[in-house]
Amino acid sequence: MTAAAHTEAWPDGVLGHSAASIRTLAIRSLFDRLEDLCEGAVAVDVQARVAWINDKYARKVGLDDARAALGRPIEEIIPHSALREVARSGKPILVDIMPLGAEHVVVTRLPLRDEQGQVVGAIGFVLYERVDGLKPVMAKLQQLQMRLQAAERELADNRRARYSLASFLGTSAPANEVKRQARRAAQLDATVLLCGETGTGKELLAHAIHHVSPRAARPFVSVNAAAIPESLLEAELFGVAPGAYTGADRRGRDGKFKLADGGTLFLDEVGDMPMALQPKLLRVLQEQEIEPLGANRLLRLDVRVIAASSFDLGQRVAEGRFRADLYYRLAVLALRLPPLRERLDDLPLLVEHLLEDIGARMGQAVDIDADGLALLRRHDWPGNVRELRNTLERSAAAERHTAPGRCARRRGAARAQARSDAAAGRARAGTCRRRGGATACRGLARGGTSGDLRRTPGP
Ligand SMILES: Nc1ncnc2c1ncn2[C@@H]1O[C@H](COP(=O)(O)OP(=O)(O)OP(=O)(O)O)[C@@H](O)[C@H]1O
Repeated sequence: MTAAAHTEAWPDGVLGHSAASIRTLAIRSLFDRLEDLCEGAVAVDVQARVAWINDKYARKVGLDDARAALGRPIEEIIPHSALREVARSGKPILVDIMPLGAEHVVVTRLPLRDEQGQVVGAIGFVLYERVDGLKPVMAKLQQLQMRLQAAERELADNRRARYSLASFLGTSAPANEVKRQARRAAQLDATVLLCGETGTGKELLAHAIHHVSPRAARPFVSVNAAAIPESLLEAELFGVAPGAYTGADRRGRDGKFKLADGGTLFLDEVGDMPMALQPKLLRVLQEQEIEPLGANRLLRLDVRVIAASSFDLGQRVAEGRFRADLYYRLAVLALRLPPLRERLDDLPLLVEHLLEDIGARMGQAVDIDADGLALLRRHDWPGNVRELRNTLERSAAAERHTAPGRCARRRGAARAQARSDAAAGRARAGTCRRRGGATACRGLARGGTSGDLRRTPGP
């Protein structure tokens, strides 16, 4: 029953007071009692400026004179106060635990309304400051908060671009052209389509474009349309509204588009997007709106999409497996990544960099000589840079296990061998390097002929 209903149901004169005056007295005495009993009280106006603070609270926050707080934003006096939120929303926060200096206090916060019911401010009381009795609860809370912060940090790290344009190795004309186009695409904020064979660096370049774009500080979120079962992809992309499902998803879940809000969504293998979902994707690209599963309202977003395909998407359109309107919408800026066989001039640089990385992981330096490189040049690399990496990695690992020192040997040891060879009058300093080449070639022959490297997941 509302206060107004109370006053109507209670005729004047009962107990010698009018209903309205009883209510006024009740409010005053409740306020006086509460103010007296509690550990502090503060009120703010609708703009969250301190309108009143009692002496107890002023002392607690380090003020000798309560008047010094008046008119100041509440957060300047009580940094973790949520009174601004209560004055804005008009919704009370009946019980909360708030950090105050080095301790935590239990507080209650209520909106203040005028005669017409308009929110004119908010009032907060420190109900309980000796939270000793709450120690187990506080310890648990702190532990959960720390775990939450760590998980949030990890999530934010995962949603940061892992590569920059400098990570895209290559100085050949085709590689330079790709980097030039990527730099341009980064500044335009339009949808980008990256086309290229598997392992040519589409994902790496998507990270790099995000990294140099104005969205760099916002999330980078990846989703691979080919890796997620068709029945789950819609929820994964667009999210699920609370109550749409029972069980674990009861409370709803954000989709990848929502997680990428303000940033970039990398949609890998977009050619595998089921036909039924393609109109929904088109709508996001055109309207920047999503409709989570089971929700009957649209959610506005600001997401830049970078899509990638290792198939010829135009061919898929011709076969009726991909919508033409979606294809044209995605291909606003289309970048073709050249296969490795079209930029073999980059091979020495790539090999050097990859061997450095492989050596660092194995804890020993790995080398290759000119003969080895020449052999690598003769392969046509259907799996591109990923295949090159896998080949070098396998060769180095195989040599380490079967004949340590033949190829993937410690540089220091190699040098020592070379020195002792020189001392013995034999010019064998190049042996290891030649053997290195031969090993890489053996690995290459295995990978190249078996053809399984393409299926080997990338590092
Ligand atoms: N130009 C490059 N410079 C350095 N590393 C590269 C380059 N291109 C590709 N790589 C490396 O090759 C591997 C495969 O690259 P990436 O996953 O970006 O290829 P992709 O085209 O997206 O492949 P897929 O189509 O199979 O998903 C990664 O380890 C990546 O770091």
